[in-house]
Amino acid sequence: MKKEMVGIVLAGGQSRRFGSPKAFAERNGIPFYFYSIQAMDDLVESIVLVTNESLFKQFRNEKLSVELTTDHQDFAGLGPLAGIYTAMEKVEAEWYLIAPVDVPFIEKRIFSLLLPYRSNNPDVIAPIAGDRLQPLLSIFRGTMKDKIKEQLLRKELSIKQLFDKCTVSYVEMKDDLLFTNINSLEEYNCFLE
Ligand SMILES: Nc1nc2c(ncn2[C@@H]2O[C@H](COP(=O)(O)OP(=O)(O)OP(=O)(O)O)[C@@H](O)[C@H]2O)c(=O)[nH]1
Repeated sequence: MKKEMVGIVLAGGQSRRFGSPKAFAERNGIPFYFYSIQAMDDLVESIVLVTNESLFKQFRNEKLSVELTTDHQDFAGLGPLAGIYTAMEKVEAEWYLIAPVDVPFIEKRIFSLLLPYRSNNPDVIAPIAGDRLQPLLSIFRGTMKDKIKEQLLRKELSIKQLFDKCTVSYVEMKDDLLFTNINSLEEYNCFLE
């Protein structure tokens, strides 16, 4: 049965810049990926965490109450759009709350501020924080699935390219610290040590 709201945690990246799986890096003793789950947990009916083959076991050992899966075999490793498509294929929903695993200051209020924009009837609701678009911490309508698949089949992996083809409600957010994205150890040391 189609759900109203489902969460997607994107956890299938390679963490090349970080040097080890950044999903499991910690802030205050809690792994990064868990902050993303927590930020959406109260707002959705279920959560799909999409990872890759090499991290799957490690996530399974965490015994999470989320649906754990790996990227759709046709698109494995093709980036965040592959993860979003995979989750949309797994669980049908009207809306998807999406978060990456490398934003350890993420809070529920980001999604709470985005959700009301559903009334504008957009395909996507995406925040702009500190003048930067945050396309991976956003809300997608389920009808985006076919457009994402078309792009993946053409190996067009850019989210911004996808946004050019749909209606996006852009939402300016003041507190850009919440969106702090940790890609490297230098960034980790700067924001978390
Ligand atoms: N499911 C899935 N998630 C992905 C994929 N690529 C990136 N992600 C996730 O998307 C978010 C942003 O990823 P990036 O930081 O751009 O890429 P990364 O591969 O994790 O890191 P780098 O190797 O340093 O570029 C993170 O939460 C990643 O786990 C993918 O192919 N599949």
